[in-house]
Amino acid sequence: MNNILALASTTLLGDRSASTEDLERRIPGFSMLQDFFKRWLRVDLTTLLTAAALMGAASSGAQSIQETGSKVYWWFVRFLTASISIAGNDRLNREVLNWLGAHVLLKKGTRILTANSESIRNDAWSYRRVSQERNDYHHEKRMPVQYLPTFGTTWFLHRRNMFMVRRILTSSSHYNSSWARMPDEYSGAPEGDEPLVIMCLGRSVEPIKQFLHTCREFADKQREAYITVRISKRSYDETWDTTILRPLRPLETVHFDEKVKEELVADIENYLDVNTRKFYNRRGIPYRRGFLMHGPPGTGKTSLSLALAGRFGLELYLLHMPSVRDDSVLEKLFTALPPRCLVLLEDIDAVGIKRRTRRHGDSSDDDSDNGSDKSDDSDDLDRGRSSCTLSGLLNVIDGVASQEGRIVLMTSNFAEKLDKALVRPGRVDKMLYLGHISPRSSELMFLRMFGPDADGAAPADRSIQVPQDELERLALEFSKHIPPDVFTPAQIQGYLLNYRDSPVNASASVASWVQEELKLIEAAKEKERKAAEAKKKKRKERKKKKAAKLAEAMRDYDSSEDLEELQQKIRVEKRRRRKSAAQESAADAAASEGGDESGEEKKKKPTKGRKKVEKEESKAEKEVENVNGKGGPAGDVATETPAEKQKEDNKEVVSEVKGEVIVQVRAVSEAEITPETSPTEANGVDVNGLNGH
Ligand SMILES: Nc1ncnc2c1ncn2[C@@H]1O[C@H](COP(=O)(O)OP(=O)(O)OP(=O)(O)O)[C@@H](O)[C@H]1O
Repeated sequence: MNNILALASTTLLGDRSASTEDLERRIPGFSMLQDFFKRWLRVDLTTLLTAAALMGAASSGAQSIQETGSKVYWWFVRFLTASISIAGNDRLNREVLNWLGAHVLLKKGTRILTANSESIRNDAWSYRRVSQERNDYHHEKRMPVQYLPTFGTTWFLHRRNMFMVRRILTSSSHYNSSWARMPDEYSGAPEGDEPLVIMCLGRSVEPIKQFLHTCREFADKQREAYITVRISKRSYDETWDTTILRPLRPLETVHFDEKVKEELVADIENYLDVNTRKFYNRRGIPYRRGFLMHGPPGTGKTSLSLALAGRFGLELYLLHMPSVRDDSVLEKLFTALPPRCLVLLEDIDAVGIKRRTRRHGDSSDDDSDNGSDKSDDSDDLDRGRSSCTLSGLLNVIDGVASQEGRIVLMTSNFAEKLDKALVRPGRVDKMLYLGHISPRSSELMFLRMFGPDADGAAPADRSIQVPQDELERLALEFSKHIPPDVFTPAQIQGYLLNYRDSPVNASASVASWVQEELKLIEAAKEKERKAAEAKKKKRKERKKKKAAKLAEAMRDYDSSEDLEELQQKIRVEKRRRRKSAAQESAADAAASEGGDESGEEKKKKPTKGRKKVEKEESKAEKEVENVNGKGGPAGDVATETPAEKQKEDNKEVVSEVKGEVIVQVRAVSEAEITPETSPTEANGVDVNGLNGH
């Protein structure tokens, strides 16, 4: 380089021959090369080298200027600015960027930005959208584009202070920035997890703290009109991965008993009070609150939850229980909950509870004569059932590891089917019944539908701008036709929506609509009644067949040896069932059900397994008992012939497990069951009461 620079200076001074000689001396063979270039390429090599030397000198000069500049810059930053850094995954990071987007970039007309719309994952395995805030209110098909600061520094003035916000490049957002020494903002794009450093002129961080406060207030204002609903959509990692913004729903728009509503609001207000938390903590009471909202579909359970989230400014974490894969997923999701939030568990009756009811009721399902045929309902039971177990659910609600400070809202259409362990105080502190609509609520709904908006603005559609007193008269008229406790609020809302642009027509047509609906309800009831009767009949026939089969089997037991054999079989079967039930109850005990019960209490309580054994045992015994016509007319008939009289004496008393139940087993003679006569009639078996329940 030095050679070339010397050459450049000689050339610049105009002494070309001297420079060529000099170069020949420094670079042997230079004159030959120069001749070659001159003859064949018509280029003067000396001039070419001189130009290159000058460019190199300029570039190294620029580099050293840049180095000096950056030293000065860092000296300036270190001694004359204060700074606060914010991690990429902190919510504050996003709030600062949003503030900059709205207040700096737009106003200053910044030329270098980054644009965000909706992230997609485009690998071969999954092509899906990932967590984004979607503005459902506007029902946009496309996410709006948001412009934010890109890498590098954004300068701005805030309250007369000079600020600089640097968005720092991370390895994930770094693509090819070294290529051609391109600045980062031209060769990569932020992915959202870049740290921020906020600097301000001066030696105090106070102005930065104030600036951060401003950013948070701005974010709160933006959120005010919305409720943040978080749900878990991804099946492969159990996180609250999706955020939905729902427009705020005022509590006044959910119609049910006003007194109950007031009490509910007061209850939650009281619970969220700082003093209540202290009270709970000092007394060692777990700081949790649970509510169960139950009632028919379309009565406002979900709407009330959303309204409560908005009323108390809490985020709503929503879990649709039938969609939760298993206990471990449920646990992971609960572990990821923040301490202060609302958790909405929808359709809680889908959690293993139905399965339990059915298992426990196995012995009686077929035999209960209460009009319901549970065995025929098995399809219904299977449909929509969650794979979560009751103990898994109880564990996350109030197990040792469960978070304190949150409010759990549960909804169910079948509260009567819920396990008592779930609805006991501490897990469910209050039960709210949301039922069919009253005339007064339907009047309020009418006024809400056609009245001015909550902010006082008149409806946009001029055709529905009816004077307030006229509207009130129409609403009253409308409500007079709504019979109490017949329709759900959702039905009334659906009807009113059909007349969205005409309150007059809505009021005028309600009478005929109600008549139509009542007819439909009546027809549905009739259909249901017939279906229930058909089921009952089917069940009776099934029982008859079962009884006949048993009687058939009993014909072979006509001697005391056979009876002994039968008893032996019963004993073996009992032992087998007891063993499997013991294993089951051991598994149940491991779960957290009754986590706060003392060990003594647990011992005293009959285990689920033992209960099951007892039920099954008594079922088996009663079947035998009935088939043998214990004390029944068939028994008397059998003693009438002398041949059977002897056999009738083959009465055995079978000791029941732990001596609790004693079953008499009697031999049945062949004469009692003849092919001509129905076996059940011959034995006097009461088919309806086969299992005695
Ligand atoms: N009490 C109510 N007050 C006002 N609107 C209601 C009420 N109940 C239901 N609605 C309206 O009916 C629709 C359905 O309500 P929602 O989903 O809250 O009922 P739900 O009881 O949760 O039903 P499901 O048990 O089927 O989940 C909503 O559009 C809601 O606005």
